[in-house]
Amino acid sequence: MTKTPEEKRAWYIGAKESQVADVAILIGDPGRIDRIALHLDDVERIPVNRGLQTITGTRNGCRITASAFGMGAPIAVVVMEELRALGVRSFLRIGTAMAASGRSLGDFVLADSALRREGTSDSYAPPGYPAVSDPELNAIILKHLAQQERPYGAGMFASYDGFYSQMFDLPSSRGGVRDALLSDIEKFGLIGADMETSALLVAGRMLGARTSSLCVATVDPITQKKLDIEDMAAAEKDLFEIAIESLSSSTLQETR
Ligand SMILES: O=P(O)(O)O[C@H]1O[C@H](CO)[C@@H](O)[C@H]1O
Ligand SMILES: O=c1cc[nH]c(=O)[nH]1
Repeated sequence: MTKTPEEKRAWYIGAKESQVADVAILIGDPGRIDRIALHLDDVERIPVNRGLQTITGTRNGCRITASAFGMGAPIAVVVMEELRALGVRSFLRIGTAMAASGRSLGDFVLADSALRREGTSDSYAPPGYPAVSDPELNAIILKHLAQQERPYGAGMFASYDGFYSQMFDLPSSRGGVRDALLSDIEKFGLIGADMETSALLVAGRMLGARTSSLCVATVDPITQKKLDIEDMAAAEKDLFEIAIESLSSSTLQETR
């Protein structure tokens, strides 16, 4: 008797092609998966592997996948690669970022581009290759941002590998580790800084997928003041809604 071949599962995220949508939300913190699941209907959960968790649910009949990668560019693009190989065509990273250039804690910051200060994007494209968001995806996100009340801005991000060595000083010693970040903010008018956006924009484009990144401003890079937990919880709910509403847009779903 011949066996029916089993549908292939992605190596690390463990999902099969039939278990993912055309559009995916890429999340850092795995704790956000259970919380975004509350904003979706008919949620299917793929078992957690290496801390990586993927779910697929629906909003108004449109399927949407959400995957958590943890922290940092190398693992973020592993998750993107596997989802892309399973057929995902549009990616939106959502999460938190340092934000400058007139943005306040709790604001939304949308990347239109990003300075490549991480190393992962070098494995996809040479240094002169730009990290830019998909303009059509950003136009959809901007339309939804304009219809809600939270302040927002769009502009250039920068992404760094070293959280404590490049972005966030420990309170005591090691003065000066953030000099490059502070100089980048001043010189290039950065709107946001995180650890993954530039790598995802480059990898996404090289893989033929629409990609963008929308974050909540949670840390002031100059004072290192942080958004408090209650305000973050409210901002996170708004972020989930913008992401889900944007990715269920007919323009993106029509790419099927
Ligand atoms: O809130 P998330 O999406 O995890 O993003 C940010 O938080 C982590 C560091 O604080 C990094 O992953 C950074 O990019
Ligand atoms: O300080 C911060 C806050 C969010 N994301 C980062 O990468 N750094």
